[in-house]
Amino acid sequence: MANMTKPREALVFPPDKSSSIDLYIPPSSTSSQSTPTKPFVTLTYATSLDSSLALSPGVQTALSGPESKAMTHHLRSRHDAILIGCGTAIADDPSLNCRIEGVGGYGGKGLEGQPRPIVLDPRGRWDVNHESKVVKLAAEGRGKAPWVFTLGEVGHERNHILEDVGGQFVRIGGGDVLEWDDILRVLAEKGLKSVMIEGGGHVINSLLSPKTAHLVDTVIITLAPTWLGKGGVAVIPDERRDEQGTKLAVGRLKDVKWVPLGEDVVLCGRM
Ligand SMILES: NC(=O)c1ccc[n+]([C@@H]2O[C@H](COP(=O)([O-])OP(=O)(O)OC[C@H]3O[C@@H](n4cnc5c(N)ncnc54)[C@H](O)[C@@H]3O)[C@@H](O)[C@H]2O)c1
Ligand SMILES: Nc1nc(=O)c(N)c(NC[C@H](O)[C@H](O)[C@H](O)COP(=O)(O)O)[nH]1
Repeated sequence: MANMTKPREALVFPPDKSSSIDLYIPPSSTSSQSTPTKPFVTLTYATSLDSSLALSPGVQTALSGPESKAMTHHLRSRHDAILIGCGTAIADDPSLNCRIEGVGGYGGKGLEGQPRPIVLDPRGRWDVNHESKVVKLAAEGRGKAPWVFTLGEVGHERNHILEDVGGQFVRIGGGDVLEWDDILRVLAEKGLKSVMIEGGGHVINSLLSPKTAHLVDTVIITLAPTWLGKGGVAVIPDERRDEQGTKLAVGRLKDVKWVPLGEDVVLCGRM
């Protein structure tokens, strides 16, 4: 009876595939490839051939095939935190846990290998409640409870919902927006040494803007063999210009590797 030893939902990512990908992620959650003020930042998402993350804003769209989905969960097992914007939290009601065989809740002890979910929600748009998947999983011991980064106060009820399962609202910054320097500094102060940033469109485009793209250490992108068409959630960061006004590339990856995974291909590179 295989199900007695291996939880039904657990995913497996084969070691021969992980050896290529692992060159681009922190070797373990306790290792330090980071400065004390910034965690190691992996930007990772799945895109279509026309650079879209989803068919339309607010629509969850499966792009990754089973092999690259397992790869994403392998990445989740190897980062201290996983970060998304509230647009994704609202659209997807994501689990934000790791379902690789052997991590805590999926055959392993405690919450070993489970990343801390971070949701950027400056104005409290995400109605996190007892039915939110990430809250239910935390209550069941199959994932960590989320930390929600905000600019202002939130109601007592939502505070209790998160605190009851070990999460919290974290008020950061004094301005009108959550700045990447502040977000990453707070993660480092809280002892998180690595973070994978999954999206969605606003989060990725703002991080890849010319002023903050240097904060990214590595990029791991799943390219799915499909076109989503106009009106999608596109990855297209702000343009960069030199002092004369001439347009330049925003950035180009170094040390690039393409890893085929099923029908998808995974692009790994360093900023
Ligand atoms: N294919 C993928 O890998 C993937 C990954 C994630 C999300 N998605 C899809 O993307 C869509 C959601 O994307 P989106 O762009 O609407 O929302 P998003 O997830 O990027 O969230 C945007 C919100 O985050 C908040 N935010 C806080 N700090 C920010 C900062 N520094 N920069 C930018 N935003 C900040 C803002 O309130 C903003 O409105 C959904 O359809 C989801 O299914 C796809
Ligand atoms: N790698 C990847 N491939 C996809 O095809 C896709 N749609 C996402 N989307 C990322 C986004 O962060 C989603 O919200 C989570 O992937 C939800 O997944 P979970 O419920 O946490 O497993 N990511």
